[in-house]
Amino acid sequence: MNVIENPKPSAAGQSNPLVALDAYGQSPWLDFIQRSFIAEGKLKGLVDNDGLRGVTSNPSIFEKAMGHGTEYDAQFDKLLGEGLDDAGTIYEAMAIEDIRNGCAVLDPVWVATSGLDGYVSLEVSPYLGLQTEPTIAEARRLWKTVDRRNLMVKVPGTEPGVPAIRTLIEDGININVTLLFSLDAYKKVLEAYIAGLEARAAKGEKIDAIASVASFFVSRIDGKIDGAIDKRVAAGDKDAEALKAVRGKVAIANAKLAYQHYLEVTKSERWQKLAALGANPQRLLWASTGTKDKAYSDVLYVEELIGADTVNTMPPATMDAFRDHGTPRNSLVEDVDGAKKVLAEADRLGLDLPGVTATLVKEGVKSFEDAFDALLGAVAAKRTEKLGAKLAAMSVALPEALDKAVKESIETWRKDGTTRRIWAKDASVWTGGDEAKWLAWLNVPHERLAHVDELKAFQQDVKTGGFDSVLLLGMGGSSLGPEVLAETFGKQAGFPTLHVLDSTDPQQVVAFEKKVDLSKTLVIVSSKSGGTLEPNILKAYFFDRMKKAVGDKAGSHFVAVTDPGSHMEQVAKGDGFRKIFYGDKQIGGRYSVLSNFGLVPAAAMGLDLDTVLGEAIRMASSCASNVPVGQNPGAILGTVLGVSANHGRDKVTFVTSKDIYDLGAWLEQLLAESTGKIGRGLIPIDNETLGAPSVYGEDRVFAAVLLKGDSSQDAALDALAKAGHPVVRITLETKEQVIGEFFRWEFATAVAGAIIGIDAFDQPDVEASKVETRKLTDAYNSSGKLPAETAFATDGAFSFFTDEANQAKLGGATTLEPLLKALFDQAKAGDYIGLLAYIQREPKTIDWIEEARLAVRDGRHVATVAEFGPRFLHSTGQAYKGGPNSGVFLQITADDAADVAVPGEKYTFGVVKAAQARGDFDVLSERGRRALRVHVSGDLASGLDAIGKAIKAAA
Ligand SMILES: O=C(CO)[C@@H](O)[C@H](O)[C@H](O)[C@H](O)COP(=O)(O)O
Ligand SMILES: O=C[C@H](O)COP(=O)(O)O
Repeated sequence: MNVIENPKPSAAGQSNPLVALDAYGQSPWLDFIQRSFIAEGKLKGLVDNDGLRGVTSNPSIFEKAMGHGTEYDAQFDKLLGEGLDDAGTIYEAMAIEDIRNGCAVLDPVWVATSGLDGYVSLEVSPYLGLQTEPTIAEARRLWKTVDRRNLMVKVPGTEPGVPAIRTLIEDGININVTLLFSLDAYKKVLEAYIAGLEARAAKGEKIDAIASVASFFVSRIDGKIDGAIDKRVAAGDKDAEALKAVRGKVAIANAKLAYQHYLEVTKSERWQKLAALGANPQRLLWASTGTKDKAYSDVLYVEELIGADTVNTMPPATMDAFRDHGTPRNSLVEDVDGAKKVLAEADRLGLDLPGVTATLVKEGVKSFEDAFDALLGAVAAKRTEKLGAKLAAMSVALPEALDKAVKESIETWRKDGTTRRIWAKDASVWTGGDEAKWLAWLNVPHERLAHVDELKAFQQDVKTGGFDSVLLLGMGGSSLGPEVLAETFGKQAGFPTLHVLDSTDPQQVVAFEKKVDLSKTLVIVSSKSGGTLEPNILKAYFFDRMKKAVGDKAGSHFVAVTDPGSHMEQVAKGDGFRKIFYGDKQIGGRYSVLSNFGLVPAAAMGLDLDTVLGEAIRMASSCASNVPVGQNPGAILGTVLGVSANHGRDKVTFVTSKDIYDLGAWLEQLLAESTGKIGRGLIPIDNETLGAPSVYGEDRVFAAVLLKGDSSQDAALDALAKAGHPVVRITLETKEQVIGEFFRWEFATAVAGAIIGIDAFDQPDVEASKVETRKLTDAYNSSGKLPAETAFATDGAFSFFTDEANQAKLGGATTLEPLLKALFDQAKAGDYIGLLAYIQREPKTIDWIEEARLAVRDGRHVATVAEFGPRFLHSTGQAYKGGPNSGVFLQITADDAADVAVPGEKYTFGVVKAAQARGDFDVLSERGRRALRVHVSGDLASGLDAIGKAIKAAA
């Protein structure tokens, strides 16, 4: 260490003040990086002509470089082509290329100065939330990835940054400590540097090739202090003159004292020991040295901060100014007492330097986060633009108040980095419960891609296995995704047709059996828990039939998809299933479509698995952690839905193109089961043909997912938007983009759930009706019959059931139409009416229920749901029981024309279905829901006809 009192003789006569700095022991670095600047040789020009010895970058600098213009486009296109697909990854690859190019230009300086200078700095992500361990991991990762000896990794010198710095120095990584404003913080950082070197030396490792700088920010301090001075002076402060006397002096005084600390420490015996081992001192680097106040010299923060073993990183304009008219002198050690007096005076005047520096750290962190948001937002927007038709487009039209609230929510989420917290599996985004255990769906597309070969082998096996049908047995999350695939993509050439059975209705079971030739059928039994009643009894039934069809080869016609360790796994092993695929226990059923629960049927029906996973990954990348919320298509959708719900618009009305109509069935489960609980949530309205704006209340939000070229709904949607209803339109270029929608809507649901304030991953009320059903089937097994029940009225073929409280609300009516009228009369604006039919789901009954629900909607101007049991119990049933108490339900049950035995059980499918309907009704009553059950005896078709007429009349 050698403090220079006078410049080296070589500086005499030096006409370039930048070059002259060397004589004072100061290295000029450039606080700027840009691709063209390097490519056009301008950086090299500075090195050659101005004695430039290093480069610093930060998120704001990269934002200016990459956030605008087209100079990064060529690499952008290349990266997109390679599939490096999310905004954060793209940014990093582009930044690293610049940093490496900068390193190449500066490497000769590194060699010439024996590693003292020649560094290029790259900052760790400002999104690390100032946490020690993630910062260490990120710095190590960047060091390894950039892989240049003259890289400096920038780490904030904040409280959590200090231990990270110590560790990273011990690792042997070059560190630029950034965001230093206060002397105290600087002291801790220098201590961490020394401790890191000592720890490394103690391990016997070399410490002579490690470089570090401590970036002390200057001008921002004057910016704050001067601002406070100006305010007080303007307000006629009694100390006005004294205040004016320290204006523009505090930052430099602060820096001078930091330098004094540096000199003291480097003189110390402790340091000398390290120096003897070849350690380089951690030089002070003056950052934020561009003059902001035009009243001051444009080279103020260069001329006043010149001293031995220091660096000044200058923005280009400051560098140009200093080259032009700077006058170097050994200023840093001048009038140190004067500097102390300035700080003492600032203290006496109450200018609160410690408070100012603390605020500056927070603001500094925040402004780099904001810059990063702007940068990644620009990268994400460009990515969307470049992907064009490869991504489904979304547009949102909102009424004014909602639009404002949505924008506010997006800005709050941006500031809080909440989408990053989702990816970081932070349960406090929701209720702080066990949500973190249910978030593996976020990474499942990438995770499955890594194992796609197993799925491809299975696909080949099915193709050559002599099957013409695949019959999937499952409920809710285990069946609705596969059903969307079957309905949307249909039969694929060379592969069997996929059928999905999710009912205990005996007629429906038999109808499915008739649809297929079992000897040419592969049965997929799909149950995450492996304990769900329906897939278990359906498996028992079809296994029994299969044995009859193919004898002891039955097992080879069965495949299981289930979570590891489940009852179904044991069954599958015991029965010699052809294959067992496993789910992920950290993914709930309704979020499982992109796991094996969707991919196994996709493989079996012959969908191209690379396309399926590619679509999923592209959307997952659009919603990635580094994408700011305002550019994240899932988060935007979720915000619209969540904020709408909180504004009373909780009926999400789906509009889909005919060819992808079944997506609604999957969406229903996702939204209802995820959000409909503790009296809150979204009520999905599927299949309710669009009507004129006048039939809708203020409780709707419309979500259209349409195939490009389908303009059939445009006029109706335009009219709704014009009438002030929120309308979201998603346009798919291809049917395959339905796969991407799975991920978008999962992410949206997680976001909406957070905004609504619920745990988006449990389903407490589905469990409740399973318990009630189990009680009834157990009772049947022990007594041979279901517990008796008494109708409160009968009317021909119809018997009516409800609880006392509900009966009291029916005004004494005892016949069909008056009862329906009394039931419907209970629905107020904002309520919805549900038709819940435990009958065979087939084209005729679907038409029947749709006609009936439209009559109700148009007559009562309320939202309607029309569902088949027991299918909806594993889907929307959660929200009907646990969501807002705004549903009015008509449950329809019927005698079964013929029943079917369940092998190995006393009960039949008919008994199970009856028990499910009763269990469901019991829970609805117990939750205080308005509900009536009508049971049809005898011929179902004529019973439904009569109910349909009565509904129309009562509506
Ligand atoms: O930290 C370093 C150098 O290590 C710099 O890149 C530093 O971030 C910049 O000098 C400052 O952010 C610029 O500050 P300002 O001129 O915007 O106040
Ligand atoms: O949505 C899930 C259904 O309740 C079925 O559950 P499972 O896959 O565990 O059989």
